[in-house]
Amino acid sequence: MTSIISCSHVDLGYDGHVIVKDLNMEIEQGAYISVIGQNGSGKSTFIKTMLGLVRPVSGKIRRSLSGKGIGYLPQQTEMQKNFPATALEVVLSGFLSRKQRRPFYMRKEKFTAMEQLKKLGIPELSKTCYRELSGGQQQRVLLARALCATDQLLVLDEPVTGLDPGAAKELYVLLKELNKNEGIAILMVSHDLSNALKDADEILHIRHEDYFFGSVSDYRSSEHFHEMNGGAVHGTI
Ligand SMILES: Nc1ncnc2c1ncn2[C@@H]1O[C@H](COP(=O)(O)OP(=O)(O)OP(=O)(O)O)[C@@H](O)[C@H]1O
Repeated sequence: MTSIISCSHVDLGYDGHVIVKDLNMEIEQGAYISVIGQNGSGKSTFIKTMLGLVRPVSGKIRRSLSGKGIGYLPQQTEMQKNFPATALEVVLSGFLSRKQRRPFYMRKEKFTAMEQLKKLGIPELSKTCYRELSGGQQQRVLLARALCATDQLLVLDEPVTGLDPGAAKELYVLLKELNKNEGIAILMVSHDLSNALKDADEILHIRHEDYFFGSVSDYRSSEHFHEMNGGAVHGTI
């Protein structure tokens, strides 16, 4: 398996202050990794460091992305939910970094944006104003946007927050399909342990003092899992 991102003896944190120590892990092509841990343990810090938005305190991160970059679905803010643009315009904004100073989108970009909306089952919403969409539809639009930026790795930070159970399930099914059918690697922060165990191939569990990284079956027999499963957050699985 070819690795897309590898971390070797990485300390994660801010301004010399270490939050996660000596992290060694790989994101391989086609992987599905769920990142779990208590509030404040460092999940978002890990994600931002993988994206290159935060510098590691020490250690080596190697990225081998071919062609396109990483598609990122951040936690949505209230302001973003009220964004006054059509769904298609929001998807097209996934090309902004490559568009640079060009004042228009190219025909190919518009075609690709529509293709992504079709792939996610919502082409008929392309002209609908983003803020009029349901939470689940908005997440699909943001997923289509992220897919414009990558065909290799999708990074998601708690994508089902605020969605009703039905919409959350649909989003999980979509992600699993993208992973299985298109070979897109998924790296997802999740508070949903039962979904993480069901859909992911590997688990990264971050704690203040240490971490677990490995297969779902190894995770099930780890003390990290027993701590999480016995804890009050998720109940018994
Ligand atoms: N920009 C920053 N500068 C300094 N410290 C930060 C910064 N962002 C987060 N932290 C601290 O880093 C620690 C880990 O935060 P992080 O947001 O990564 O946790 P998390 O596991 O994603 O939490 P949650 O589940 O609540 O989203 C926390 O103690 C937080 O206060």
